Amino acid sequence: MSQGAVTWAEDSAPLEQKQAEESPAKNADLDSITKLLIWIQQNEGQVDLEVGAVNEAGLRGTKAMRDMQQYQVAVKLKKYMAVPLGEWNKSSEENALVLLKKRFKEPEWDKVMQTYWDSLPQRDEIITKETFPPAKLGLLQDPSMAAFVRIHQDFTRNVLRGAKPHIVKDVRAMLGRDISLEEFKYWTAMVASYAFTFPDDTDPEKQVRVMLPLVDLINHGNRDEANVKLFRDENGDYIAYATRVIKKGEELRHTYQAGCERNDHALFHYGFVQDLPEPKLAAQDLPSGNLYDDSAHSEADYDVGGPLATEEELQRLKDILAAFPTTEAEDERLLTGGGWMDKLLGRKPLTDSVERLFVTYRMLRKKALRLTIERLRANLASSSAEL
Ligand SMILES: C[S@@+](CC[C@H](N)C(=O)[O-])C[C@H]1O[C@@H](n2cnc3c(N)ncnc32)[C@H](O)[C@@H]1O
Repeated sequence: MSQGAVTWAEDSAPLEQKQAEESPAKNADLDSITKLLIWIQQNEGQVDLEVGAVNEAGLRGTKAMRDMQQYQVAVKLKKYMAVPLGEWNKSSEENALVLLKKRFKEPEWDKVMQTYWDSLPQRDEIITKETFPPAKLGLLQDPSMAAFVRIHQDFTRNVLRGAKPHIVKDVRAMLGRDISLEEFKYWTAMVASYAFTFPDDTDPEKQVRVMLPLVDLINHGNRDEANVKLFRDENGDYIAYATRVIKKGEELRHTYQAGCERNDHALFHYGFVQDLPEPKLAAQDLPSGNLYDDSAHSEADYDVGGPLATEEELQRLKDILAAFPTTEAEDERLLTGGGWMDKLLGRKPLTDSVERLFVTYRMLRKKALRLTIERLRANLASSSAEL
């Protein structure tokens, strides 16, 4: 998640000082999110949102507490509340090591931050490329994504066992204790999908990554749906503000990365997929696209007269669709429990969350291909009719 520019003033009061004013006994019975909201306000923050389920599937997110005007602040976080992760262009593994080192070597800070740690998803709740179970990757029907996932997971493992000495020679020596692969994968996944990039405190030319309590509970919205933006004010504090009028109860969303409009990108980097009214192809299904780059073409290229409005492109897309081992309808049946035959045979819909996510991904990928093929066919027919 990449954000705007910042100017800087003096350091704010240290977090530890503020924490001392809190009464642990008073907060003992509250749930982790209520504690988080109180903690942020006790530390000079501002909170004008609520946290809860934002869709039928129970996705956690944030909503406006009241009608909001454009530029109104939804959350303000003092700069000392941010978790520093180091430079933005390092791997998530390196950012995770910065975080873990601070946690282990500064127990007082770690204790103060416990309210934040408690607000994060549990280990089995985070589903990203770092944690995708290798045994289930076949369900994606996407060998190239499966290969990228394996490469990433190998890299994480290799960093931990010291096989990448240019990053760290001895993780144990660096952290002062052992850490299991599962824990390292979890923190790498958290950093990869919950961190933000901002200009540095001292050198605005340099970008750094940080984790931001509460701000990181705001979900992604595509460019046309997003209603919140993030920036740092002149004191270096972090602010999420409304980019338009927002109604009470409306979900707050900001754009993590424009690429998330394509499901292969959103799944790989953030572990979610979207069923959009006008679905976009997976980036890798564009003629020169791949998981990391869809910049050479856009959907507009399929319009009449566009560079991709050709018979060859139509055939290329049809070939991709025909090569999948199951159809879109078959995938849908796996998710819904489907037709009379399935019921007769006692077949139940998939319940495992990773399996459902992977099958949904492949189904939506086929849907986008099907709709693009239909559109392209119609565009080609209308251009030949004009001749
Ligand atoms: C920065 S967190 C946002 C808060 C998160 N929903 C939570 O409750 O902790 C990013 C994660 O939220 C989920 N997420 C964000 N935007 C989403 C969206 N538009 N649809 C589905 N899941 C989304 C994904 O699991 C993603 O990895």
